[in-house]
Amino acid sequence: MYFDIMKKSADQLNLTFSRDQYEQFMQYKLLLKQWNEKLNLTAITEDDEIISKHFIDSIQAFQSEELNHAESLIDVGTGAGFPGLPIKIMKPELKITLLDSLNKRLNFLRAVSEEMNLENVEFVHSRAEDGARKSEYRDSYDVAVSRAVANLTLLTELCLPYVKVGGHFIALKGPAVEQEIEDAEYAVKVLGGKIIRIQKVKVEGTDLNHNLVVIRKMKPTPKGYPRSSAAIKKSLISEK
Ligand SMILES: C[S@@+](CC[C@H](N)C(=O)[O-])C[C@H]1O[C@@H](n2cnc3c(N)ncnc32)[C@H](O)[C@@H]1O
Repeated sequence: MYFDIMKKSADQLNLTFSRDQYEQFMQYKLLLKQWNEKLNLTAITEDDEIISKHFIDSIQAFQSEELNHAESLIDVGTGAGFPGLPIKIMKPELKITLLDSLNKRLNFLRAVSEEMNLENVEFVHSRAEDGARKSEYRDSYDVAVSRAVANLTLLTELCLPYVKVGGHFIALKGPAVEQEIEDAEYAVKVLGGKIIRIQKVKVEGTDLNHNLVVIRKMKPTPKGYPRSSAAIKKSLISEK
């Protein structure tokens, strides 16, 4: 019954959308609701909201053309898989890594991925600060994405180190981003990035107006970043 609204969103994004992909989303929704009874995965539990606020919202990342060209992606602070898993369902050939500091959420994601027969999905149980210092993850991805994890200053410190030089970090943000962007500008530069675009996003089936902040990695992130979580807690990167 949600096929038409999802197909409409996919069409708007120039993505193909098959009955099989739809079935994968329906399996995902069912497991999300089942596991949510025991684990705290999401506050969104109504079917139509799972479709719009999780699935359709997540795939809006494809409005950034950089994602269409990517071969590898990391979702930092993926939680119950957003936006990483819906992106993977829409672009199955993408190699993805789902990272979160809570292992019970990764157990859920392993179960969902197995049920949906997804290949080339890696699960990393780590704080983002620690994973980004490991050579197998640092400078390794065409694209990093993240939604609802931190403000843009902190998020860029957590995500940009994972991206290859020339690759992109796409932050999925809410309606009011102007101040956050202004506050983050200095940190983005220090970390080797440049904000190249802010894209307004309308989420089908809702009155939500979101933004994608697209940051290109211009040069390697200096070795000292990301700092330890204790150091980050003391102060965000700022020129003041
Ligand atoms: C509010 S949830 C958002 C989850 C998902 N991205 C979404 O949009 O629904 C934040 C998630 O980020 C994870 N997280 C927060 N800080 C983190 C860090 N420093 N390293 C790794 N994961 C982190 C939390 O465990 C949680 O699963």
